[in-house]
Amino acid sequence: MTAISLKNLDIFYGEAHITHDVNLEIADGESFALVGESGSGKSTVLKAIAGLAPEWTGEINVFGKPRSHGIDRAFSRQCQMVFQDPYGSLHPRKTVDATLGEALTIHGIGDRSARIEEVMSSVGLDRKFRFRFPHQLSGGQRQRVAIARALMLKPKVLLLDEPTSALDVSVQAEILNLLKRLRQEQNLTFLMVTHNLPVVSFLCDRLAVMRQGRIVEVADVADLKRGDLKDPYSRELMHISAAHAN
Ligand SMILES: Nc1ncnc2c1ncn2[C@@H]1O[C@H](COP(=O)(O)OP(=O)(O)OP(=O)(O)O)[C@@H](O)[C@H]1O
Repeated sequence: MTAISLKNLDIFYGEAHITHDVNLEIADGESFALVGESGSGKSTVLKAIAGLAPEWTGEINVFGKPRSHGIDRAFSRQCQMVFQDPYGSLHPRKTVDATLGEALTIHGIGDRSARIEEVMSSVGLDRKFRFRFPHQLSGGQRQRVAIARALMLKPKVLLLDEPTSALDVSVQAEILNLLKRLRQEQNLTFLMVTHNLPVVSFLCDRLAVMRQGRIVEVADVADLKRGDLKDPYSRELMHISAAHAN
C-alpha cells in the first residue's frame, strides 16, 4: 500500500515558486530520504505535507486520503514531523509532561499519564525526566522528547527534517539507532531530509535527489552504496560526500 503519494506538487512562499512538479510514491513501512543542495526545497516538501507550507498545487495523499490546505486533525494523527533543532522546537517553559500531553488534550485522548510513560519508555527516556524542562536535558534527550511528541498519537508516518544534524556526533548514532528500532517496532514510514549520505545508507531504502526545486533522480539505497547513481548532479553529491568522509 502507498503511504505517501505526491503528485505534481508545486509549493510557493508568496511569489517564490519553491518546488516544481514533485512526484513521489512512498510505500507503507518504507524509509525514504530527500537529499540535495541547500535551498533545493527538501524541507519545504516536508512542511507542505505537515501543513506548515499551505500554498501548494497538486496532490498530497497519505494512505489514500488527500490532504486539505488548512489544519487537518485527522491527517495529523497519521503523519507527524520531527524538526532538526530539538531546542528550538520544544517550548522552553513546558515540561516534558506538558509537551507530550498536549496532542492528547487537543485530540481528546484519555489515559494521559500511562500513554506519556509508555512513549517515554519507547524512546529510551527515563520517567525521572517527565517533569523536567528542555534546558534541564541534554541535546540527545531533547531530541528523544521531540521524537516522543511525534509518536504520541500513534502516527503511521514520520517526517524527519535533519533529525540528527544539530547533535554531537556521538549522540547522532544513538538517535539513528533509536529511529531504526522505532520504525521496526511500530511499522513506521519515514520521509527524511538529510545532507548526510551515510545516514541515508544506514536508515533508508530509497532516496530522491532534489535540485532547484525538482527531483532529478529516485534511486535505491543499494545503488547509492554501489556508487551507482545516474544523474550527474547526484554523482557530484556522492563525490562530495566521499571526499568529506576521507
Ligand atoms: N518561510 C519561508 N518564506 C519564504 N521563503 C522560504 C521560507 N522557507 C524557506 N524558504 C525558501 O525556500 C527555498 C527552499 O528552502 P528549504 O528549506 O526547503 O530548502 P532545503 O533544501 O531544505 O535546504 P537546507 O538543506 O538548507 O535545509 C529556499 O530558497 C528558502 O530560502
